[in-house]
Amino acid sequence: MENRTPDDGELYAIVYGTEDEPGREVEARGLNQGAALVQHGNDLDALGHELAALDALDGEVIDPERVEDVPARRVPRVIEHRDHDGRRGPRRGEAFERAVLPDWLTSRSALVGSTSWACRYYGKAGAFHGVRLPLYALRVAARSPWGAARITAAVWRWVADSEHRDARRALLTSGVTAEGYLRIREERRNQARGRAFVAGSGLAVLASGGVVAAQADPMTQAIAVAASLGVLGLVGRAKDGRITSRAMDKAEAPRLTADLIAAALTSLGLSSINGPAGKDPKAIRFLALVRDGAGFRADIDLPAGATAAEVMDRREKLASGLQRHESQVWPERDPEAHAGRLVLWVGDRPLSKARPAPWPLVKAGRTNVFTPIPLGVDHRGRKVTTTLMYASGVVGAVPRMGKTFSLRLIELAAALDPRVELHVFDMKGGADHLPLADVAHAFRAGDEPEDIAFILADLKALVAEMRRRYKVLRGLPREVCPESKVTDELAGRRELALHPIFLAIDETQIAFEHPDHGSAISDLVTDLVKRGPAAGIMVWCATQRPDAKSIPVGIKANAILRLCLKVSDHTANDMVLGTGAYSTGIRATMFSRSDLGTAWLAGEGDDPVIVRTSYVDADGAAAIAARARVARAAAGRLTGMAAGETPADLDLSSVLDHLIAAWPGTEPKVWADELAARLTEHLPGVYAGWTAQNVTTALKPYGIRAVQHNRVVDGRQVNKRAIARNDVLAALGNTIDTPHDDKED
Ligand SMILES: Nc1ncnc2c1ncn2[C@@H]1O[C@H](COP(=O)(O)OP(=O)(O)OP(=O)(O)O)[C@@H](O)[C@H]1O
Repeated sequence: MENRTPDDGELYAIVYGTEDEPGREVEARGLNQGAALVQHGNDLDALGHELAALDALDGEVIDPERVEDVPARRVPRVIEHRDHDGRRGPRRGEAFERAVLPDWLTSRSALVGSTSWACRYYGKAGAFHGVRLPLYALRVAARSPWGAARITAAVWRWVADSEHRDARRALLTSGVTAEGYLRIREERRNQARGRAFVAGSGLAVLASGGVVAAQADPMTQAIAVAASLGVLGLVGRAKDGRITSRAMDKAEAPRLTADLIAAALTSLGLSSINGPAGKDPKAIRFLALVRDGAGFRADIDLPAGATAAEVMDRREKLASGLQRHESQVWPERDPEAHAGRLVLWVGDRPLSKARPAPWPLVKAGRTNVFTPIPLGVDHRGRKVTTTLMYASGVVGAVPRMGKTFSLRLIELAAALDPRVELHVFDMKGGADHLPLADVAHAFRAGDEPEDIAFILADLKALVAEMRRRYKVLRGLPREVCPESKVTDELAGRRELALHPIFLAIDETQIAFEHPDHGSAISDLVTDLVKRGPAAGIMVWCATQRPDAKSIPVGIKANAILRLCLKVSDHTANDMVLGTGAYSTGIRATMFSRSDLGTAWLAGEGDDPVIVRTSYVDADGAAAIAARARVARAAAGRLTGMAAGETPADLDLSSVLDHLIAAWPGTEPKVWADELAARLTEHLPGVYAGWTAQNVTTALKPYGIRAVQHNRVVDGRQVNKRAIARNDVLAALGNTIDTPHDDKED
C-alpha cells in the first residue's frame, strides 16, 4: 500500500508488527503546510508530539523550548499495522535511529549554541518589548472603559441571575400554583438580595480601597491607578486586538518547511530533480524535518537519479532558494545511505558569523598525541577531534582561508605533549609559527638558501633517527613491543629515546620545488611520511597550491589525515582529500570565502566531517607555547634549539668558519701548516692531527688554492704553501655549506 498524504490537521501512524504484537518501529505522518512530514522512531506519543509541534509552531519563532509547550499534544491515529516484508518505504535500521539524548545534552558546544540562540532571541525580544512598554500601557489604559463596562455588566447579570431568567419565565407561565409562584418569587428575591449584598460589599471594599489609595503617597496612588487600569484594560481587550507588537521581523527568513526546501531544490536547475518533481510532487521525499542543535535537519530522499553530491555543489543556489546565508546551509550526503539521500542542516545563524569555538586547551591542559585532541566543532556545534599519532597529515586551501592557523593549532596541540619533539619549518617566512620557536627542537622560518640547507640537514637527520628507531624497536622483546611500533608506554621511556617526533612544513611547495634540493627534500619527506608513523614520527605538510608538485604522490598516498579548507576546483579537492573524494560528495569547493577556518577533515573516523577549527590568535599561540615550554622544562624535555643548542648534525659552520675564528684580521696570509695547528688547537675534536696537506685539501672544494708565501724566520727566508685570508672570506660570502672533504689529493 502506498503511504497516503494525511489530510489537513490529520496525524496518523503506521506501526510495524501485528496488532497483537506491535513492533517497536513506528512511522508517523503529519501535514506541515501542505507537505507531508514523516517521522520514524519507536515512540508513538513522542513522534506525534514532535509532528504536532512542528506543525503548530509559528514560523518566525522556532524555539526548542516551545516544542514542549505546544498544546497540540496528540497521539497519531494508528491507521495500519504493517508486516515488515510487505511494507514500503525505508527499511528497518535505515539511518533513522535517534540518539538517546539530544545533541545539545551530549555536546557542550551544541548546548552553548542552543543556549546562546535562546539568550539572543529572548534578549532581543525583551529589549524590543521593553522600549515599547509605555505604548503597551497606553493601549491597555485605552481599553479600560470597556473593561469597566464588561465587569459591571457581568456583575449585574450575576446579581439579577439573568442566566436563569428564561427558565424562570417558562416555569411561571406553565400553570404553576399560587403557592409555587410565591415560593419561586421569594427564592428569587432572597437570592438577588444575597448577591446584591455580596456585590455591594465588593464595591464598598473597592471604594474604601480607593479612599485609602487617595490618601496614600503619589507612588502608591500611581501604582493603584496603573493596576486598576491594567486589570480593566486587560478585561476590556478587543477579541483579536494585540496589545504587544511583533518582536521578530517575519521577512528575516521564511519558515523552513518541506515546501520551501522542495522549492529550493527545484530551483537548482538540476534536471535529475526537476524532471521527476515536475511529474510527481512527492518525488522529493521528506524522511524527517526536525530541530537539531542550533538549527533544523531535514533527511531527504531525492528523486531517483539525483545525488546529494549534485546538490552540495550548488550550495550557494540552495541557500538563495532557502533565503538564507550560505554559511547557514549545509547539505551533506548520508554516508550510510544511498547516494540520493540528502541530509540538509540549516543553522539558525551563519556559521561564518558565529564566533569560532574556543580551543579547550587555550588556558590550561596538556595533550597526549596518542589520544584525540580537540580541533574545533562541526557546523552543528559538535566537537571534532583528531588523533595525531601514527598518522601524517596534509592541509590544503586557497590562500587566506586559515591553513596556517589550522596547522599552527595542530602544532600547539603537539607542543602540549611534553614528550613530542617538534620540528617546525615555515617556508613562507612569516611570523605565524614563531611562537613555536620557544618549544621546537628545530625551527626555521624563511626560504633563503641557508633555510633550505637547514631543512635538508634536519630531514636527513630525521631519516637517520627513523632508522635508529627501527633498530631499537627490532631489539625490543616481543611482549614489550608486539607490533613493532612506538606505543604510548614506549614513548615515555627515556632510555629508548622513542618519544614522538612532530614535523610540520608550511608552504611545502617552496621546499619541494627548490631547483637544487627540491627532489632531495621531497624524497626525504616522502620517506618519513611512509615509514615514520610506526617509529613515532608524524609529518604535516600544508600548501596553498595543492598539486602534484606540492604534494608528491608518495605523500598523497600515505598521509592519512587530510584537512581541506576552501579549494578552487575538484583536482585540488582530490589532491588534498584523496582521489574520488569530490565524486563522493566530499567537496571543499562548496566553502565560500567567508568560511574561514572551515574544512573537511578526512581520515579521522569512518567518514569525513566538516570542522570549523578553533581560532587561536598570535597572542594565544604565544601563551600556549610558553605554557608548553614550562611543562617541557619541568619534565626535562626542552631540547635542541628551544634549549639553546645547535645540534651537531645541524652545525652548518664549515672549515672556513673555523679558520676565520682562529685567524686575526691582521694576517693577510698564513702558512697552511700553521693553520692546521691553529685548527687543532681551536677544535681538537674535529681537527686533531691535521697537517698542511689536510688544510689545502679541505679548502679545494671551495675553490681556494694555496699560494707560496715567503717569511723571514730566525733571519732566514722560508717559503711555504699558504692560504690568503681574503680567499676564505670570499668563499664564505658565496657559499652556504659544503660538507667537509677529508680525502687527500
Ligand atoms: N578558525 C578560524 N576562524 C576564524 N577565522 C580564522 C580561522 N582561522 C584563520 N582565520 C582567519 O583567516 C585569516 C587567514 O588565515 P591564515 O593565515 O591561516 O590563512 P592561510 O590560508 O595560511 O593564508 P596564506 O595562504 O596567505 O598563508 C587569518 O587572518 C584569520 O584571522
